[in-house]
Amino acid sequence: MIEIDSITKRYGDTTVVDDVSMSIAPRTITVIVGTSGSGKTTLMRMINRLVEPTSGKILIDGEPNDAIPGYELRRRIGYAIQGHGLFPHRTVAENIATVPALLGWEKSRIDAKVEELLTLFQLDPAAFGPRYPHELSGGQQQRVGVARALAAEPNILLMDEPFGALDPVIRAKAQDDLLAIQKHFGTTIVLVTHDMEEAFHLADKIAVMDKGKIVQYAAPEEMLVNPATDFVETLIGAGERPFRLLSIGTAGDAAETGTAEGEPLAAGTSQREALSALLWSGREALPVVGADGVPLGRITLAGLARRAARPQ
Ligand SMILES: Nc1ncnc2c1ncn2[C@@H]1O[C@H](COP(=O)(O)OP(=O)(O)OP(=O)(O)O)[C@@H](O)[C@H]1O
Repeated sequence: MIEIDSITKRYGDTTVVDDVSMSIAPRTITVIVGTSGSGKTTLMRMINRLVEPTSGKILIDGEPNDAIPGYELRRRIGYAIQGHGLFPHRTVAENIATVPALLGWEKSRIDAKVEELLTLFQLDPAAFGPRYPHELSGGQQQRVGVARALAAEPNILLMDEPFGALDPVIRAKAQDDLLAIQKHFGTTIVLVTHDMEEAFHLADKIAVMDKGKIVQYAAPEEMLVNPATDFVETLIGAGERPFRLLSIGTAGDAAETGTAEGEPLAAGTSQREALSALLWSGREALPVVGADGVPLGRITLAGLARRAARPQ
């Protein structure tokens, strides 16, 4: 649980975060969006005290974060940024081992953790562990950056535009990896992005910032149906609303009983992607399969049209 209580940050006469209060539930993904310079990064960095607030306080599981020693904050809160910030002269394994090594973990425990994370991120430990960051693609570096942030088993992960530099295909894969990992570890994630599609796909709750204030903090569906201000409505994009609604749910959630012909869709595919696949295939329905290839039913154009309509 992260409780942000009347937090303010001023630089000289400029207030960049203005009396923000919000409570972030454990094991959820909160996405912070807003205009450039609205204070998103500053707000997030006050959680792990990379930025000291001017006033207000932040509690981590009930404990004020300024009462938690620095090494303990690093263990409990992972941090991943755009461009991954990998150390260029350290191997992938050494990069991932950074915080566990600082914390004085036994070598065998560190090695086991590095191997577990590389495997989880679908990077063969024997092949990738000894490589240097420049020997990896951008998408692979990004995965190592997130693996490094998770190495000390933090229960909170802060992510600042972690997928910003990735092409759309790798980005979609990285987002799905993140959802899987969040489920696996039960991590509480706070993520800053400029990409509204990403926000709707990942978020349990979205916080919209404007000029240092949170103008709305709500579940994605709630924000679509009841945007708090014109600014929020513009940010969501009125013409995108049905598609945003479909971005929230998965094909598995929308699967109906029955069978269909055609290329099966994985259950984790977003309903928006499923709509796209249906339209492109020219079919009324496509099969949906679970992770193990087991048939779960079918997804239909009519079913998705119902789901894309304004909730009553
Ligand atoms: N160390 C600093 N000294 C002075 N001003 C700063 C400092 N750090 C940030 N600011 C200012 O605070 C404001 C908020 O910055 P912040 O990086 O939090 O915004 P943001 O919403 O994350 O922006 P972006 O989306 O462009 O990354 C900006 O106007 C920025 O110039």
